Amino acid sequence: MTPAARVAAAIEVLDEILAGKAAEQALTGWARRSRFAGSKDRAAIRDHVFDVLRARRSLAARGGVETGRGLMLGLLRRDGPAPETLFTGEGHAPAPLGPLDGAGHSPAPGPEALDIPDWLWPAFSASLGAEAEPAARALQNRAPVHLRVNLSKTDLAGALAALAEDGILCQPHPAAATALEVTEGARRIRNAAAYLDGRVELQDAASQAVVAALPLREGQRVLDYCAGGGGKTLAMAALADVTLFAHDAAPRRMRDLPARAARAGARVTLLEGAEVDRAAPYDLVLCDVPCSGSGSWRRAPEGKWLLTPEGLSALNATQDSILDRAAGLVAPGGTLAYATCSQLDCENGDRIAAFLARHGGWHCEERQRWSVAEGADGFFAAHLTRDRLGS
Ligand SMILES: C[S@@+](CC[C@H](N)C(=O)[O-])C[C@H]1O[C@@H](n2cnc3c(N)ncnc32)[C@H](O)[C@@H]1O
Repeated sequence: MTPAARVAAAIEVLDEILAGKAAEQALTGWARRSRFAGSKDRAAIRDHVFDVLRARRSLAARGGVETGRGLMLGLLRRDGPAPETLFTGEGHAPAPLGPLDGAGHSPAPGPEALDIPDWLWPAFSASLGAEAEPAARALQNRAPVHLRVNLSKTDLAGALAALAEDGILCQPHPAAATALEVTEGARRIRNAAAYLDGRVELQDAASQAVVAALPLREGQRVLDYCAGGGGKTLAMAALADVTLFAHDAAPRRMRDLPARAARAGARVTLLEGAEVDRAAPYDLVLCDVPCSGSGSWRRAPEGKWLLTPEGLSALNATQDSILDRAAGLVAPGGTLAYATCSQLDCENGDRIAAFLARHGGWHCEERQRWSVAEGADGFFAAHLTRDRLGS
């Protein structure tokens, strides 16, 4: 496909997304009906679509209208090449520019230029203070690709050498001792020997830092209460010799976890429903709760535009109820660790304050925030310790 035909395909996919289809679904549907497209075409179209979704608001301003065509026009006006070189109408290129195409304007400083919804900007800026603008700008750009070195199988030097043999170059990332940032060859990772045999896993560096900060001790019983695909479960398994349990309200989300655990050389027991109570108490319960994802919107940018005030309140209620439920599973003296990939106080410190107001006999040992402006996803973690009986 020519660069212009790829732009035309991205316009088609973006129009479907604007009509309500999920981005992944729209991209998969396009690929199915476009068998002529090769893997490089599909990757280029995907990049266009996600580049647009990260900056949908400011690109609509530049493009003059929020349609697939207007958004791609905005992207080309921002990043080049000049739109008229691709909008030629020749072959499979988009139709030439005409009077129906808006002239567009430079996005207004503030939330429009920073691609944050107006309603959210006050909470976003109050939560992040001076870091709000750099964080919003970071969310407009592609996320770096990070790997976690599985220390139960290799060390940093061994992983770097094995990856280099497969043409993947990396450098250590300061957020965590296990973290590497890929500088070249990211598209080769899933076929690399070190990935296939579990010496490295794909995982954001701040996500690794959240796990590295946990008070994990050998011999503990540890529950990952919102395990999802098990990224943090496996990171815990690699750091300490603990008895690990994984649970998720939607057990199908854990379906790949047994295979991933086998590849990583980790032992994890999956628990469904009441099994989680039967195996209690646990020394450490990690609740990596569902959240707005405002620290990882560059990976999943649709979330930025789909979030509503009502949706955020509903998330807060879910976060509170997960903490209340998980608190009952923690042994006296044990830890309830709360984590989000959110940058918003209402999902972070406010939830911890509300928990402490609802529950006596707990104290908050530690809280930490990682800003998306620091080169990894934005995260928050707090460790709540249950007082020992009689203390
Ligand atoms: C942020 S994701 C977890 C990501 C995962 N820890 C990782 O590192 O890959 C949140 C998970 O919480 C689960 N969840 C939602 N509501 C829940 C609930 N009430 N109890 C337990 N898990 C819940 C979701 O199904 C989702 O998989």
